[in-house]
Amino acid sequence: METKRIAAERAVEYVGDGMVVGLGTGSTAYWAIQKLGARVKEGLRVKAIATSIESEALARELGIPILSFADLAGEIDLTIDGADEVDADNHLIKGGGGALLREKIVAKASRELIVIVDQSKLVDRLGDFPLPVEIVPFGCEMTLRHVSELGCKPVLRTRGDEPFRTDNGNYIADCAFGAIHDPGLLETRLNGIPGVVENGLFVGMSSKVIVGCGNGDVVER
Ligand SMILES: O=C[C@H](O)[C@H](O)[C@H](O)COP(=O)(O)O
Repeated sequence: METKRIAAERAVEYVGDGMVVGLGTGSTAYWAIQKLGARVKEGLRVKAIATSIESEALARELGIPILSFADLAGEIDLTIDGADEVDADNHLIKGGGGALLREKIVAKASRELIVIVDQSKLVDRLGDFPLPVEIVPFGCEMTLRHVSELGCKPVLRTRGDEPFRTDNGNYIADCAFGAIHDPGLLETRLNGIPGVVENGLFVGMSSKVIVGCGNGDVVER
């Protein structure tokens, strides 16, 4: 927890007065939202766009003003978000919490994406973490078959006895591809399948990765 927290708090130092900030989702982004809330209480003026219902609720609780895309003129200045894996080129797997679609929309709308992780998320090559793929419920059996033809055995994520539903009402297929040699190509191929809404590969989107280490150091790259 402490390693996630120190990475998150370093990232919030990059937030300046008057910025529009994208708020990530997950246990690391949680600490960034907490820190941002504390800075808002001290007088920092920001507006935020959240990547999940959960993060938006937390931000509102902490008094962070929330903006909708309809009110956004131009770009989000900076988004701070976690990741499930980060490779040597700062490409990412995201979506362990199922928020990947909104996270990618927000990241794409941002001038900068700062990714916050602990050391356990760093890998040489993406793919040990099963890749989350958001799919629409209609025809999902067929969509899963087409996804499997790209070289994995997709597993439909469940919550209790029911399929897990994203904030957008869709399903998540967790796809263990093993080592992913060309993340950009896989990202494009997956998104070319009808029924796939988005996948958790974030290729070339991170501006900076901040890593919280066990000894209390924070590394930026
Ligand atoms: O859908 C969830 C997000 O992509 C998270 O940012 C990612 O799963 C990392 O989460 P955590 O910081 O809890 O490890």
